[in-house]
Amino acid sequence: MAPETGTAIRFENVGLRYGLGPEVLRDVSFEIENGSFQYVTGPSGAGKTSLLRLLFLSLRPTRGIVRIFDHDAATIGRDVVPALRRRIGIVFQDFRLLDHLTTYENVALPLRVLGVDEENYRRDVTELLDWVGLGDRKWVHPQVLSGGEKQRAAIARALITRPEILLADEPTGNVDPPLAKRLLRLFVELNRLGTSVIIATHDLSLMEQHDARRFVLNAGHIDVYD
Ligand SMILES: Nc1ncnc2c1ncn2[C@@H]1O[C@H](COP(=O)(O)OP(=O)(O)OP(=O)(O)O)[C@@H](O)[C@H]1O
Repeated sequence: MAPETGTAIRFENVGLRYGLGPEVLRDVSFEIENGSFQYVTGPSGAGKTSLLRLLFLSLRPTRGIVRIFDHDAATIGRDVVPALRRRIGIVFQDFRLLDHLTTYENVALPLRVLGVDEENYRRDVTELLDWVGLGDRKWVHPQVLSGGEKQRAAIARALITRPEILLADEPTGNVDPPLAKRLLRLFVELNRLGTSVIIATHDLSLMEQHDARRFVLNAGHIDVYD
C-alpha cells in the first residue's frame, strides 16, 4: 500500500510530440501526491490520453522530466518498467479485455502473470467482481458483456493488484448516470484506502459529484485547479 505522504509523480516542463508532428503536450508541470485524487479534463484532442500514456510509461517525454515513484522516465531501463507498472492500475478507454477469457479470468490475469496460485486469489477476484456488480457475469466472455459491464470488468482488472496509482481513461464513458455514480463511489472508496486516483474525463457531472483537483488541458497546455 502507498505511503501516506510524499510525491508519487512529478512532471517538469514536459513536452510530447508524436514523430515529427507538433507538440501535443507543452510545458506541462505538476506533482501528484500519494493518496490524492484528481481529474484530467479538457476538450477532445487536448492530450488527456497522451498524458495518461506518459504516466503509464508507455510513452517517454520528448522534453522535460517525468518522474514516477522517484524514477526518471527518460532513463528507466526496460527491465524496470514491468515492476513499476505493477504499481499502477490502468483502465483503457477501449477496455482491452481478452475475448478468449471469461470475466473472472480477465480480472485474474494480472495475478496469474505474477505467478500467484489460483487458490490464493479466487476469493479476492470473486469479491472484487461482486463489488463492481459483476458477480453473476463471472463465467461469460467479453463478447456478451454490455459496454458498462466491460467497463466494470476493466476496472476490476486494474484494481486486482491493489495498485498505488489508478489511471482511468473516460471510465464512465459507456455507462448510464446511476452506474457512473456507483463507479465514482468505487474510485472514491479506493482513494480512501490509499490509492492515488487519476481520472481522464469529459463528464462534468462526474466532477461535480465528487469535488477534487482538476488538471485542465487545452491544446497541450495544462492549468491545475486545486
Ligand atoms: N499515436 C499518435 N500519433 C500521432 N498523433 C497522435 C497520436 N495519438 C494522439 N495523437 C494526437 O495527439 C493529440 C492529443 O490526443 P489525445 O488522444 O491525447 O487527446 P485526448 O484529450 O485524449 O482526446 P479524446 O478526449 O478525444 O480522447 C491529438 O491531436 C491527436 O491527434
